[in-house]
Amino acid sequence: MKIFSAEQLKKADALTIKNQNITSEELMERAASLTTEEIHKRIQNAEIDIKIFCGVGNNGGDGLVIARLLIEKGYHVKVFVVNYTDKRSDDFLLNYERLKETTNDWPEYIKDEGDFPALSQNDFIIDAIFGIGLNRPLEGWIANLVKHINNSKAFILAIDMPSGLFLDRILKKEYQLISASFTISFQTPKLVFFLPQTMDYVGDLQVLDIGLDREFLNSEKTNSNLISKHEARVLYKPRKSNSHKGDYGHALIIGGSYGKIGSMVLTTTAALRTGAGLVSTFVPKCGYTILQTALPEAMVITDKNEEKLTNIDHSMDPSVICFGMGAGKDQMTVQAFKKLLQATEKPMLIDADGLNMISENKELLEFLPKKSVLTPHPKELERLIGEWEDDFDKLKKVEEFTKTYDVILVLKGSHTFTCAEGNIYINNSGNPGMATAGSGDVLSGIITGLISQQYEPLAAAILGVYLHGLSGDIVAENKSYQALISGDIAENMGAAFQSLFAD
Ligand SMILES: NC(=O)C1=CN([C@@H]2O[C@H](COP(=O)(O)OP(=O)(O)OC[C@H]3O[C@@H](n4cnc5c(N)ncnc54)[C@H](OP(=O)(O)O)[C@@H]3O)[C@@H](O)[C@H]2O)[C@H](O)CC1
Ligand SMILES: [K+]
Repeated sequence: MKIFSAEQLKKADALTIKNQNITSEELMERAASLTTEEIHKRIQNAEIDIKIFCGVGNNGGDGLVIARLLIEKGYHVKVFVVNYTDKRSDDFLLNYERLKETTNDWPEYIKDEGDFPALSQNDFIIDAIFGIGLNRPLEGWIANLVKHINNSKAFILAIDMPSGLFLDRILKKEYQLISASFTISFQTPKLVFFLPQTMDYVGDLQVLDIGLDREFLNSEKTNSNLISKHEARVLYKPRKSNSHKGDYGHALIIGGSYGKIGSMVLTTTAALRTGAGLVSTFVPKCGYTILQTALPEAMVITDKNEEKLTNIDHSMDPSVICFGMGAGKDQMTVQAFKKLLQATEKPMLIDADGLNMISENKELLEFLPKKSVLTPHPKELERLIGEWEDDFDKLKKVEEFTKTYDVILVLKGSHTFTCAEGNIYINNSGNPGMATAGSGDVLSGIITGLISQQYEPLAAAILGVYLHGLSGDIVAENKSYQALISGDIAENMGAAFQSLFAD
């Protein structure tokens, strides 16, 4: 799903009104009634106090329509107008009049701290103060009102987005913004909903299709995309019935050191479970028996050294090479890695200690094969690209890096971002149970397994990240977040492939 900027959404809004021959007020009514239906579905006529805070722009207008429709359904609703200016949008004014025709309990005005209503933990609060029109940080009594709402500990539903959140920048900590429990957003999600610094303010997210102009949505270019099942499915390549293992490539997985051979077992299992035709694993000698015992399907090649990689001597022509998991950073291993990079032209996948070796020996960067996939977690990324001011600055630096070295960066996190060629693909599968030892090793194996089957590296990264999360979701459903271990993710790849096409 495309992720649009505020400007693009406003354009979509205007085009919809023109092309569908409707008024802006009708579009607001549509968005707000769909939202009301979602609220009604969830709260089922509950006898709770619903307190709606409405700004005086169109986000506030949405709030007024939701208030009217909820009152018509018999809910207890109290509306507060957050009077941050004397200007009002037309649709706010119109819906203000309509609300007054629906109820005798007229909205209360908030103009300063003295007007703040008492709030209870049991209230259901709807935040319709600011939406995509926010253009400066919240200050003075408005900021204090937001603090007051957050402090209530009530359930907070944000309309379109939490008030105070910007779409294109991140504010310093001292500025206030609504910390929502749930956000219902119109038409497309917003990039900030997925950034580590801002995602916690959004709570659970639902995106409502409010029927904005299809043609515009389809043709308008964006560089951020959310990858859910629909987008992942499109990348999948079915297997031909008339095929043999040679069609699915030969993956070479290199890494491991004394005490860290487990990582090689995980990566190798994942590559096999993802469908690589053949997998050879290159490890220090101490890994030989472990791998041969754990995975009879894999072939094993060993270094001359017992405990670490010192010379990656293989006589294969692999379809893809995956390097780094559990490898350590011994100087001999760095030299072996350098020789490997110099001798390899096909895209590689580099993870873990492979990335750390590059960070500590930046001259290795120039040998990186084009379109290689690098899979850093936040600390590894920082070592690679340097510190960043905030998440937007990080994305800018990531873009520069991917363009300079023509590589694909997979930024692992609760929403993993795959970045290449100026585009960002935000993953929407996975769960907190996957924050566990070895989860990254499995991801490396999955992406390697896909590249081995001739997926383009970028497609392999996007689909691999999605399948990794999907498999983790399937495991968590049966085992809980806590009990999920990385081997489960690899073992459940079969269920993940099946689920990709199950509705
Ligand atoms: N296409 C859609 O998705 C639809 C969106 N709808 C809803 O409309 C809002 C956007 O409404 P808009 O009126 O453009 O903007 P806001 O309601 O967010 O803000 C209103 C004005 O508030 C002023 N402002 C901005 N920041 C501050 C601040 N920090 N303090 C005080 N005032 C502020 C600003 O006006 P100024 O003239 O003062 O600059 C804003 O214009 C969208 O989010 C949806 O909820 C439609 O209902 C349906 C279609
Ligand atoms: K809002």
